[in-house]
Amino acid sequence: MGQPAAETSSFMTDFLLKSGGVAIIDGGLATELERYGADLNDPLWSAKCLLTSPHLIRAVHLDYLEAGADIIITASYQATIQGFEAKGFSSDESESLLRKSVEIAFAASIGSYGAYLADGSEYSGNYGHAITLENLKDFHRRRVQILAESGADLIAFETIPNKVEAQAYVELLEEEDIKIPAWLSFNSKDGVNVVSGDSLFDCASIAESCKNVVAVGINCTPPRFIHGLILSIKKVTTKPILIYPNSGESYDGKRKEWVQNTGISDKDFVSYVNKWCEIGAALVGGCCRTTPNTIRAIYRTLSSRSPALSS
Ligand code: MET
Ligand SMILES: [Zn+2]
Repeated sequence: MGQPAAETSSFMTDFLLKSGGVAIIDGGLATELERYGADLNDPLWSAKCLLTSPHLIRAVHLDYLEAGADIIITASYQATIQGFEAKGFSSDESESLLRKSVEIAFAASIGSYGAYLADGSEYSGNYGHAITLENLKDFHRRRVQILAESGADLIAFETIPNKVEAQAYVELLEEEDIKIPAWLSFNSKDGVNVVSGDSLFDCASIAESCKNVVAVGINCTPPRFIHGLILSIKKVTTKPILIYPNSGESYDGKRKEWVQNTGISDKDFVSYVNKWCEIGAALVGGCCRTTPNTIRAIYRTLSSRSPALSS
């Protein structure tokens, strides 16, 4: 028994109305935890803080709320049962760590299989021929079930690099009869396709076909590509479009570091925001290397656009 279709489909529309037309998503979580001094050089990345420093996760979530975010995404991006078990946790312990991410925040993050591999393959989407649709569904199944029943408001499937993983997610939502809404968010490195080279048109169509999906969009992608990507997504979806780009800095996957000074300032980032909303973005925030200052700046620019936001 799923949630009645009408209820799921009005979830995002009602939320957007309450948010004054455009909702604000938080900024980078993992990269902000690093600014707080956390060492995330670990296959669990931000999820390592669920073990070592949940107070830091709480502090970053609070900073984003204070900066004006309406949606806070959990530290479960790279939290997988498989990843926790590889560290020696039992399956019960791993499941409670996943639930803990939602006790701290409310849009439950699911990073891709490539994020679990922790080798940068969420930015290539190249999983090799050995990984099939069924493998991906099995990989994600238990995590999706747990997060869906954890009390989260929404599942945020983030940084999806290819079509097969998008397909795996929508099939899982249906097969597992997931009762909370979800969004699907892809990443691109050329402003045309998703990072694997699969067509954004095909990927967004998969999201469009699923009634549980309440928004579709792009994250962790340089701001300069966003305009064109919104226009492409608009051609295939009637669902609200979400956008939370990274700072535009490039990431050196081999050295596992962001290359300094390759991005844009918060001021430049924000100068794009009104334009993105004019052409159809309904949820806007930031991803890696954006900070509470970025979100505060987005909040200010949107409040001057829509008085309802500042009340
Ligand atoms: N929500 C995640 C974060 O900000 C997304 C990471 S994209 C690589 O840490
Ligand atoms: Zn990111």
